[in-house]
Amino acid sequence: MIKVMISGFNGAMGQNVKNIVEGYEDMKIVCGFDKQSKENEGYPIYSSFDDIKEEIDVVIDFSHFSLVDDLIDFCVKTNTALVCATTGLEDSTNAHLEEASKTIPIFKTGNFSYGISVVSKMLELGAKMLCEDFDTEIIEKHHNRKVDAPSGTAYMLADVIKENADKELEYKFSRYGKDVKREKKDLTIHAVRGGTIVGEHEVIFAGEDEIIEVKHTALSRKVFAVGAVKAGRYIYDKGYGYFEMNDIV
Ligand SMILES: NC(=O)C1=CN([C@@H]2O[C@H](COP(=O)(O)OP(=O)(O)OC[C@H]3O[C@@H](n4cnc5c(N)ncnc54)[C@H](OP(=O)(O)O)[C@@H]3O)[C@@H](O)[C@H]2O)C=CC1
Ligand SMILES: O=C(O)C1=N[C@H](C(=O)O)C[C@H](O)C1
Repeated sequence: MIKVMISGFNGAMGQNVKNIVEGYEDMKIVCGFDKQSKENEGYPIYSSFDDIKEEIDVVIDFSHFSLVDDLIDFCVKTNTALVCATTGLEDSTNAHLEEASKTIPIFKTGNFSYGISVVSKMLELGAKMLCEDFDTEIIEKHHNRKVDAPSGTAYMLADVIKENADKELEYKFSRYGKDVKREKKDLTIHAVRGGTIVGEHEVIFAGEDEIIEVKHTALSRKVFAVGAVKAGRYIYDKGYGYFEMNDIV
């Protein structure tokens, strides 16, 4: 039985992960971690790592960037695998994850949906064949509760495009002003926030007299929760290492 702790248990994604884990016979939730430490639906919820008594095989984290460094320290100390889904991480936290992966299994991605993995592959080709002559822009849309912008996914897709393009690209963020004409090297990311939008990512390659658009829309959070739980099952007994979507898709 794979013993799971859900970090960010009370949040929108934490609750989706709970529903998915509860549907599997070979996994069980042993506890949760959140700002509110009250018991939730029969599970003990902790707000201090020192209080955790349960034995845990894997932590699935959908919380807040400010928590992740402490969570990594907890996982290293207790030799526990970590699936990190939280976005908006500082560079230093990303480096911390890489360092930790020398002793524990770490799985990290900005988007756990199958569809975004496929979009990433499509963009490798798109970037190679289009970026030299076409202007590339990314539009991401999310709900009004989201704290970080641009989204982790938008950065991830931008990185794929930048790595595969035949010319140097430079990230820009939206556009405002009287003298802000687009430059050929711009890879511009726009963030829209509103209502209950689950998550949309659209990449536009705009050329002379033709446009290519690649778009992914998440219609529910289940797609992320399923991917994160799959990642947890994949890494919980791996010993150590850094894993990402290419390892399970
Ligand atoms: N990689 C992926 O596929 C996906 C990643 N995400 C990412 O997951 C994260 C969570 O998203 P979502 O569930 O929508 O957010 P929510 O705000 O709904 O949930 C986050 C939960 O974490 C809690 N929390 C915040 N700060 C702390 C802290 N310091 N210590 C303990 N608990 C804390 C929040 O408590 P409180 O509400 O009291 O602040 C809340 O219960 C985001 O970074 C988001 O971008 C989301 C979807 C997919
Ligand atoms: O905060 C969210 O909701 C989401 N965050 C991730 C991101 O920042 O890319 C993934 C998904 O789009 C939903």
